[in-house]
Amino acid sequence: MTKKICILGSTGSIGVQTIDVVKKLGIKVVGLSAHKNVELLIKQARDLNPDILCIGDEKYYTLLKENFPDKIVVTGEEGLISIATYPAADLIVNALVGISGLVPTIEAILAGKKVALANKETLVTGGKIIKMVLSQKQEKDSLPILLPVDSEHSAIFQCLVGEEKKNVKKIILTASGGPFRGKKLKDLQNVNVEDVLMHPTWNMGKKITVDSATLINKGFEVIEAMFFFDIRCEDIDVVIHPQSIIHSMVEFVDGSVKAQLSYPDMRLPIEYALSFPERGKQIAVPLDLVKIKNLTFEEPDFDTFFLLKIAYECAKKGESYPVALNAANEEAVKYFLEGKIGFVDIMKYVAKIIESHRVQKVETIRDILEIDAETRQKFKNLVEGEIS
Ligand SMILES: NC(=O)C1=CN([C@@H]2O[C@H](COP(=O)(O)OP(=O)(O)OC[C@H]3O[C@@H](n4cnc5c(N)ncnc54)[C@H](OP(=O)(O)O)[C@@H]3O)[C@@H](O)[C@H]2O)C=CC1
Ligand SMILES: CC(=O)[C@@H](O)[C@H](O)COP(=O)(O)O
Ligand SMILES: [Mn+2]
Repeated sequence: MTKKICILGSTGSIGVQTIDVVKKLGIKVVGLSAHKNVELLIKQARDLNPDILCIGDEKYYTLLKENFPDKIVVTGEEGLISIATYPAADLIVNALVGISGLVPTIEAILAGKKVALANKETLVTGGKIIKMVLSQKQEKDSLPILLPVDSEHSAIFQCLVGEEKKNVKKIILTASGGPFRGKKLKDLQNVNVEDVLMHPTWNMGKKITVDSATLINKGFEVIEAMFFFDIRCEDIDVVIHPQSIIHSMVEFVDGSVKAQLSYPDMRLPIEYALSFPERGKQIAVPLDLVKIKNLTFEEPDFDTFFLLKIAYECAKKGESYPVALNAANEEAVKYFLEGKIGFVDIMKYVAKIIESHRVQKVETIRDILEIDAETRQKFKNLVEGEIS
């Protein structure tokens, strides 16, 4: 089992649940990072006594250093890399949100760390580069460097233990359907931030909760699965499963289907990643199928939740398309949460950006960051032009 870890994004939903898990497993936390929530970071540092702390926003550096004069305190993007590559850590939990997670993941792998990856935007934007970096670092027949935390990918990873890649026919990603399952576009015109943040089964950070409502989260997860499991998007299906008990499935060439089930509780996939290749303790509540009674399934509504369809198209086209999709979506969610655009506008503007996107080759991290910046600028020009 991993002995010493750093948590990037320790103040977020995954970060806080990771701390709960590591306390129960007796894992030592040597590094923590937050972006703005310095109060919670200070509390966590008092509780866990790590060696190194990072606060993303430089304006909180002095406050943090005053509280911990004897610790290593770092800030900004470089500070985040110091935590991702901190020599005493064997494993890094990447619980950052958005493209901010990409470079720390790459640096951690290059520094020889294992990475428990919750930050799906890493693989959406940088899947091709991560694959290249892993091919240099991953030794044949040794345990995987990159471990999934996203619940669906953890489920698939668990279903694939002991299986040969040639026997996998397809992956079936389950989706809750979000708060607007069964609704049509006309019903969504006036929904507000509160409605959108009312996820039916999971309690998560705001950005991913909005993504679940548009179903682009599932589109991102298709791309994430392509890179995690080296599979084409044509061989990944999405099925709506409103109870979020089956976290995903794998169908094999003989027609057999394996699934992983549990109540929706992210502590289980976090624990699995931190304990792998062992199993952890019983942290999550045991499943009672008799009480649950019904597990149901539906086809996704690709017409209403058209970003899922667009995400599949971007997944197929590859190169700069997923980068642009992510950048446009990050901006759209930000504008929505700031009350500047409506919920349907998220989908409409992201679709417009992708419609006008011209493919560019992605060979380096720099290419990704440039496409990301260009797309965000394009998004701002488009939306500011229309709302002013
Ligand atoms: N929450 C969940 O249940 C699940 C989440 N995921 C994925 O895990 C990742 C984390 O999600 P979640 O925990 O919900 O997100 P949260 O928004 O709750 O937490 C994000 C964390 O990252 C920090 N952060 C935010 N912006 C930056 C930045 N620009 N630079 C550095 N640090 C930053 C935040 O710091 P601060 O608090 O100081 O702002 C916080 O610690 C996402 O990629 C999400 O898609 C996947 C499956 C389930
Ligand atoms: C918990 C988790 O892994 C999320 O990504 C979850 O899947 C979101 O729910 P949706 O299925 O509604 O997107
Ligand atoms: Mn998920």
